Amino acid sequence: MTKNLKVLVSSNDFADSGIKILEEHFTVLKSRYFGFGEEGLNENMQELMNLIPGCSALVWVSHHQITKELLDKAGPQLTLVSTASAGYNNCNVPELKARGIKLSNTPNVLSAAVAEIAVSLMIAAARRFPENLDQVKRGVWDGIGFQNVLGQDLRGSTVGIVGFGGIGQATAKRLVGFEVAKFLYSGHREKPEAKEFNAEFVPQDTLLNQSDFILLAAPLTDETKHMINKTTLAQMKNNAIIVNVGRGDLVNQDDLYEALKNKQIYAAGLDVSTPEPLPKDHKLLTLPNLFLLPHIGSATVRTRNDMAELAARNVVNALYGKPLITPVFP
Ligand SMILES: O=C(O)C(=O)CO
Repeated sequence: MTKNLKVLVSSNDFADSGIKILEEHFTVLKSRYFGFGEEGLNENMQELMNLIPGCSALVWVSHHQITKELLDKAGPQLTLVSTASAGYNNCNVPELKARGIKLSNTPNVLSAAVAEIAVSLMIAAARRFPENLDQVKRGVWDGIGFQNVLGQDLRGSTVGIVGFGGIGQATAKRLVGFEVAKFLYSGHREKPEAKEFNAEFVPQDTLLNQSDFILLAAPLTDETKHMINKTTLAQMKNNAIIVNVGRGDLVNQDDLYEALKNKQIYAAGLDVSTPEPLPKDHKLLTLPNLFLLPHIGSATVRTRNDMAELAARNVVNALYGKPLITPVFP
């Protein structure tokens, strides 16, 4: 019915499977892909400003902020922002709400892929991958020594999960096979799913001072911003390993740098940072006990296809007046 309705996809590196669903119903406009450097994002925003007038839905495939100016340019027919991500901290929720624009995201379909990265980061940080890789590059294999470059075990450890939602639970499920001794979790409320893992609901302070591994899988909100800071780092054990698969701003990076440098905590494994990309001369990258990945949590072929299809189906539903499949707010 609706080829006359226009849908804007914020970057043309969106998966074809999602585009195909959209093109069956609507006229699809795509911004070119300009990369994720600051310059690229500015160019992307310029192009989006030109393309968005008259569009009924915006598929957000980008990590930058949806601005008030972009929404102003769109016009009053903009019904939905469908973000192809679980996190929606960059979607300008107050402006969308004020304008009565719906928001959907893509939770659940990415939990397994992000959990795999969470486990990878735990192992990479605990088994000192940066130092060991450096040895390989230098041709100096001290790790062969019986007592050299020893790491820490997941086996027998206490894992504290901040944010026991889909990603937190998918990670716990995978960690069971690593013979973790105990799971703790914190958050707003107890979760019935925790029973499966004998996971104990505890205040955040308890989680921080008892855990060997601390997994951050919480959304970024005003409440969680910089929840890892000088004060909370001081509550952690000296052998604590922080893993962040949420958003860079959950962590105060200056405070993390100090804690890692002074060996107040053992190591960190991060899939996210502030900013992204982290400049290659950033002080965090000088630390041997920090392992950073370039925000690849959900970056598998299958998961990105699933995310694209779900994001597209949310658009179809919204523009046909049906309930959103995964609404943030309807
Ligand atoms: O879905 C999200 O929020 C992500 O960060 C994907 O990697």
